[in-house]
Amino acid sequence: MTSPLPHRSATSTAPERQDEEELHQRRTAITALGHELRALVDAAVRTTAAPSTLNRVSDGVHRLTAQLIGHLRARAEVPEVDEFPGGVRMYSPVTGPGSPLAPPLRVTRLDRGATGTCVLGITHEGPPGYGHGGISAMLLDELMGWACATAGMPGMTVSLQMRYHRPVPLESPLRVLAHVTGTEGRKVYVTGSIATEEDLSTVLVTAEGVFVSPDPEHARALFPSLRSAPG
Ligand SMILES: CCCCCCCC/C=C\CCCCCCCC(=O)SCCNC(=O)CCNC(=O)[C@H](O)C(C)(C)COP(=O)(O)OP(=O)(O)OC[C@H]1O[C@@H](n2cnc3c(N)ncnc32)[C@H](O)[C@@H]1OP(=O)(O)O
Repeated sequence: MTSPLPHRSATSTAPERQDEEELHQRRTAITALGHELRALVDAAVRTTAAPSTLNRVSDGVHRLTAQLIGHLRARAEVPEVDEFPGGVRMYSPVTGPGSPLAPPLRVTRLDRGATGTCVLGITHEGPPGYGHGGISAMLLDELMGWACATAGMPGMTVSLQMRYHRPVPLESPLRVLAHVTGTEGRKVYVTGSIATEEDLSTVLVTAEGVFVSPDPEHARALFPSLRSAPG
């Protein structure tokens, strides 16, 4: 699972335990803030409150934002709470428990594949009452990327072909699936689908993608923080 709160090792030394405790606390706090932000965004796009209320809330949110902007990380820096590549991404717009944009999708790794569950809300609406097609593409793109990683070839999307068979309902548990179907050099071929948990046999959206695992030099150029990674 993409649980942001990993198990603590029973064999770790005292300083390691302290680091793990700190990491656990940070991730717990990030998750709690993400939860509240998602509730705020949901209420903001759903509310019929009067302009005076909206103005008062705007002022309040402005003051809250000011409490955070003194502590911003650099743009391409991998957050300390993350494991990149191929691990926890606390602020991913798809899986990140700290992201107000993320449903968030909860991922389980499979053999050369991955499965994910989530519920889309009104924030993700396209046609009234249904999910936005771009959000479906986002869910599939992400999970298909995870599938590549489980096949030992973490890669970036070079092609993603979507087919929308039926609208995706909001407020309904969804199941997303992705599998690697083949590889050719650094290219990985992946398929994916979305269905509701209630009716797994009715596929709503399918996708076919090609991902490319950048060669090591290219990967270091794209992600400078990989330079300090072991190996
Ligand atoms: C230590 C490794 C680190 C790995 C990094 C992993 C990152 C994953 C991170 C976190 C995982 C969480 C999950 C996330 C999932 C979400 C995924 C996304 O949203 S990714 C964002 C959107 N995608 C881009 O921005 C890519 C933009 N493209 C590029 O930067 C380059 O194309 C790149 C680096 C991917 C490859 O560049 P080249 O120069 O190494 O490779 P060339 O030579 O261009 O192509 C390699 C092969 O792929 C084919 N190819 C290229 N484009 C193709 C296409 N559109 N369709 C089919 N084949 C294509 C080519 O024909 C070539 O094939 P032939 O070797 O000749 O057989």
